[in-house]
Amino acid sequence: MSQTYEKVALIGLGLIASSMFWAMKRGGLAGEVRGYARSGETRDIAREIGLCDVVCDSAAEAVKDADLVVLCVPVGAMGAVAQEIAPHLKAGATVSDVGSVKKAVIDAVGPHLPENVHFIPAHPLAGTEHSGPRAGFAELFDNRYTLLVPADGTPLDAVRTLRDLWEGIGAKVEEMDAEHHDLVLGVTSHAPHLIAYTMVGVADDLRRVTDSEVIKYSAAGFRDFTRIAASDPTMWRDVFLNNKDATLEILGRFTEELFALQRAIRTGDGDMLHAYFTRTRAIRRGIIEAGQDTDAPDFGRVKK
Ligand SMILES: NC(=O)c1ccc[n+]([C@@H]2O[C@H](COP(=O)([O-])OP(=O)(O)OC[C@H]3O[C@@H](n4cnc5c(N)ncnc54)[C@H](O)[C@@H]3O)[C@@H](O)[C@H]2O)c1
Ligand SMILES: O=C(O)C(=O)C[C@]1(C(=O)O)C=C[C@@H](O)C=C1
Repeated sequence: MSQTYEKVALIGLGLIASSMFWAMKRGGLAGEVRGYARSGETRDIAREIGLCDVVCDSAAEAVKDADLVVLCVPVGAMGAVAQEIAPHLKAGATVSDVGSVKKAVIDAVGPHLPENVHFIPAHPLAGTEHSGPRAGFAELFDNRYTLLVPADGTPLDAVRTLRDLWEGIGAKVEEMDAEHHDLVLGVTSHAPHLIAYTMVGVADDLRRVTDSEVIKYSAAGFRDFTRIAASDPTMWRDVFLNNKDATLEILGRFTEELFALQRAIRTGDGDMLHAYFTRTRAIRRGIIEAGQDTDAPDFGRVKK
């Protein structure tokens, strides 16, 4: 692997930025990485654990001279951060982001950026329920997809270099348009998170009735829900507020299916339940056969 950018700036030093930093260092992919976080406490932790070559006290200082700037803040903060850094960007730089939603981020960030930079949105499909500067680890993106969402007319060499960086970080890279991205991720990530939040909320509501047994005897299925439901509330609030159309569409369909299953249980329609579960089992088996099972070991571990 070789260096892709001379100078990189990471804005927002949480799980994703810190994982990118450790992975860039592992692969020797960037000359110097500067980081900026809004809170002084996060910057102090970053300095303490050696997260970034230079930790800056302003976003302007971090991005000036950077060949690549990556916005690693919650989706709802992207526009304001773009506005803040815009006057300080180097001509010819690439600006990217790692937000879980793409269309709203493009609409929020794009208008602030000068014409002499290239904006190439991105989304690594990897994460954990942990957040903050200590949560990252170099292996997070290994063998996971990162989706790039370049606008028509973005210079191919700028897209190529960003693709090289993500491949060097360990990811498999594909391109997708923003609307399609938001629908696909609505199904595979956003709605499942909402369902997990709901299920854990329901269990919590029942806590008094079940005398905390849901926690004591939590079986694997419920434990997976609690892991997902422990994810960062700010991040997920922003995801739902910024991917409204797709998530509402999917939740509408989900509710219809749920009602159908509810009815089958009530009326004792075992054939319907069996047929349904046979279909869903085949989907899981298809994922495994395609080598896309994403159960990676140690994803929940916290660094240091
Ligand atoms: N966690 C995941 O599983 C995951 C996966 C892929 C993409 N993402 C996306 O990556 C982005 C970052 O997520 P994360 O998990 O690293 O979050 P995180 O909470 O670990 O880190 C976010 C960082 O941004 C900082 N921040 C918040 N508002 C800011 C602002 N206005 N200016 C500067 N810094 C600010 C926070 O202090 C924090 O350090 C989000 O947009 C999220 O949607 C997350
Ligand atoms: O593994 C997890 O903890 C995640 O939820 C990661 C996950 C996902 O849904 O797969 C969450 C949000 C992202 O934007 C990308 C990845």
